[in-house]
Amino acid sequence: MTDNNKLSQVSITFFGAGSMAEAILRGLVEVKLTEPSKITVVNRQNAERLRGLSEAYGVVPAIEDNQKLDALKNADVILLGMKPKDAASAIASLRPLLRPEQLIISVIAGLSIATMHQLLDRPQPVVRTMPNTSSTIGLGATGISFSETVSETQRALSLAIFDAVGMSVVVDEPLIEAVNGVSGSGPAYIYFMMEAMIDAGVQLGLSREAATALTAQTVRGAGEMVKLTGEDPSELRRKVTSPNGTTFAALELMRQFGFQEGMNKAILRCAERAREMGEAIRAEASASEPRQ
Ligand SMILES: NC(=O)C1=CN([C@@H]2O[C@H](COP(=O)(O)OP(=O)(O)OC[C@H]3O[C@@H](n4cnc5c(N)ncnc54)[C@H](OP(=O)(O)O)[C@@H]3O)[C@@H](O)[C@H]2O)C=CC1
Ligand SMILES: O=C(O)[C@@H]1CCC=N1
Repeated sequence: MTDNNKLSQVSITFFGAGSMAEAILRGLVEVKLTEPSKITVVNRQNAERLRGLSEAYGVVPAIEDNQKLDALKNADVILLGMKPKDAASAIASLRPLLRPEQLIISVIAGLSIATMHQLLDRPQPVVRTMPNTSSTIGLGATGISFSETVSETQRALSLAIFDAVGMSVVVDEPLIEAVNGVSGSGPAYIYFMMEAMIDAGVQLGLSREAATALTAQTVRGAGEMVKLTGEDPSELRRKVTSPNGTTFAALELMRQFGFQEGMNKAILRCAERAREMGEAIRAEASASEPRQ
C-alpha cells in the first residue's frame, strides 16, 4: 500500500466487474480522482464485458489468466464485486496470491469480515461496504465498516473512494445489514414507487414522457428538500398536506393500503435476507476449510 492516500496513485483491481463495480469505477473515472490506467477489471469468464468497460472508461481489462493473476497480485486495493453465491470460491482463490498489506474492499451483501478472514485464512485488512447504484452519477450512499487490521491510511483511502462517488457513513459492522435495507436496496424501492406514479399519471391522461419527467423531478426535489432544509420529512410532508385537501385524500388512501407498514416490513426483511445470505457464505467457507 502506498504511503499517501491520494487516489490517483493507487492501483485498484475490480475482482468481479458487473453493475455495482461499473457504478463505482465510472464514478471514480468521471470525477477524475483515479487514472483509468490504474484501474483493472477482472471477471470469471465474460471477456466481452471487460472489453466494453475498457472502451467506455479506459480501464484495463485483464483477460488472460496471467493478466488476472498479475492484476490481483499487484493491486494496492482489490474490490470484490461478485455475487454472494460466487464469493466463497473467488475469495479463497486469492489466498495464495495476497501480500499482507493489500487492502480488500467488499461490496458483497451479507458477507462478514469474519468470513472474509476465514476464507483468506489470515486477518487481511478488509473493508466491508454497502454502496448503491447511484454511485454511477456521484450520488451514491455507502455504509462502511473496517476490520481491526485496516491502517489509518487505508481507512482514509477507502473513505476517499466512496466519497468520490457520493457520501459515506461509517457504521459498526452489525449495522451494515441495516444500511443494505435502507440505502443499498433503497433505489429499487424508489424506482418501484416511481413506476406506480408514472403509470397513474398515464392513466390520468399524461403522456408517459411527461409523467416520467414530472415524477423524476418530484423525487429529486423531495430528496434535495430533506438534505438542504434539514427539516424532518414528516414536517415537509405536513407542509404539502392542506387539511382535507388533495394530498390529505391521497395519504389517507395510502394509510388504508398500509404503505408505511409495508415499507417498514420490506426493509426489515431486506436486512434479514442479507444476514441469511451472509450465513450461507459462512457455511460454504466452513465446509470447504482445509483440514489440518
Ligand atoms: N446491484 C446493486 O445495486 C448492489 C450490489 N451489491 C453487491 O454487489 C455485488 C455484485 O452485484 P452486481 O454488480 O449486481 O452483480 P453482476 O452480476 O452485475 O456482476 C457480478 C460480476 O462478478 C463476476 N464474477 C463472478 N464470479 C467471479 C469470480 N470467481 N471471479 C471473478 N469475477 C467473478 C461476474 O463475471 P462473469 O460474468 O464472467 O461470471 C460478473 O461480472 C453483489 O455481491 C451484491 O450483493 C451491493 C450494493 C448494491
Ligand atoms: O439485491 C441485492 O442483493 C443487492 C444488494 C443491495 C442491492 N442489490
